[in-house]
Amino acid sequence: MSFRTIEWRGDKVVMIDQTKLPTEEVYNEYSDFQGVAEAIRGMIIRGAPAIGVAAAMGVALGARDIIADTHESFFRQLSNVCDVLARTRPTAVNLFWAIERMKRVAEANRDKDINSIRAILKAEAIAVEAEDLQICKAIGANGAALIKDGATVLTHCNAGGLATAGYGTALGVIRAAHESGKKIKVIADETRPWLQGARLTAWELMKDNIPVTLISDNMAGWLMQNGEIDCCVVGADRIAANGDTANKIGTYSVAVLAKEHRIPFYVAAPISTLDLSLDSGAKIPIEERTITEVTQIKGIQIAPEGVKVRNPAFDVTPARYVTAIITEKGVAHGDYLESLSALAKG
Ligand SMILES: CSC[C@H]1O[C@H](OP(=O)(O)O)[C@H](O)[C@@H]1O
Repeated sequence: MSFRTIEWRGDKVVMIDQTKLPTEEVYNEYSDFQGVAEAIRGMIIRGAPAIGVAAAMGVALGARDIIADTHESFFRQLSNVCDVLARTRPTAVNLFWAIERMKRVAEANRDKDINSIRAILKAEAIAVEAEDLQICKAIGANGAALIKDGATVLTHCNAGGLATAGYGTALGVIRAAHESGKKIKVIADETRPWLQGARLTAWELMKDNIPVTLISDNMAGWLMQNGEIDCCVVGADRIAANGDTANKIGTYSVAVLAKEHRIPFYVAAPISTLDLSLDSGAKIPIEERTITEVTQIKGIQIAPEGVKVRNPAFDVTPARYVTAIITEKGVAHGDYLESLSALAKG
C-alpha cells in the first residue's frame, strides 16, 4: 500500500482526504476530537472499519485535551467526547464498537491517575489501527480461496485500504487472490452518488497494478447477463445476526442481479461489523445524506434546482442473497444465525 488511510503522528491524527481523490493525494492533520468528528461526518475518512479507527483516535485526542482535576470530571467530559463522535454517522456499527472499546479501556483503568489513562487510551487507539490491518489480511486470506484463477470479480463502492486501516476487506480478498498469483480482473461499479468506486477503488487497484475496469452502476446487470462476471465481493457496514447486510446503496441491486444470474455474492467484513443484537436487518439505521451529493458532481449542478431528492447512503441486502460472509475468523454460510455467532464466539 503506497498510502496511509489514518495514523497517529506525533501529537496529531493524520488522514488522507478522500474527498480530494483521485486527483489530489492530500493528508489532513487533526489536533482535536472535534476535527476528527467533522472528518467522519464529511467523509474525509469513510468506510466502516476506517471510521471505527478514526473514532478511537478521536476519543484518545479528546481524552488528551480534557482539563479535569477529578476522575469524576474527567470521565464526565470523556463521555461527552464519545457522544459527539457517536453522532457523526449512524449506520456503520464499527464506529460504535470502537467507541465502546475505548470506554471499556478507560473504565478498566479508572484506578490510575488521569495522565496514565490518557496514555493508555492513546495506545489503545493505535492498537485498534494496527489490529485492523491484520484483520483485513486475515479476511483477504480466507476470502482468496473462494476466488477462482482467471475470475472476473465485481465490487461495489470502496471496501479497500481507504475504507480500513489498509489492505481492505472486499479489496483485501481481491488483493490476496492477486498476490497468490491468480489472474483475476476487477469490475468496479462507480457507485453513485458519492462515487467511491470511480474515485477510490479504481485509484487503489491501479496503484497495485490489479486489472480494473470501471462501469456505471446501471451496467452491472448487462455484464452479468452476458456472462462477464464470475462473482461479486462487497464490504459491509453492519451485519445483523441472521446475515442481513447493510452496505453502500446499490449493493442490494447487485445482489438480486447476482442471484438471478446464479453468480456467487460474497460479503467481506470484520467481526466488529456484526451487530448480533439485531435479529434482522429491519432495524439497521440507514443514513440519509445531503441532496447535493445527488444533484451535484464536484459542485457542478446536474439536476434542476429545487428538485425533490432522496439520498439514502446504504441499503440492506437480505441474507438469502448472500452466498457467504468472509471474516477474519473464517467464512460463514448457510444458517447465518448459527454460523455468525459461532465465528463471533470463536
Ligand atoms: C470496508 S467497509 C466499507 C463500506 O463503507 C462504505 O460506506 P461509506 O463510503 O459511506 O463510508 C461502503 O458501504 C463500503 O462497503
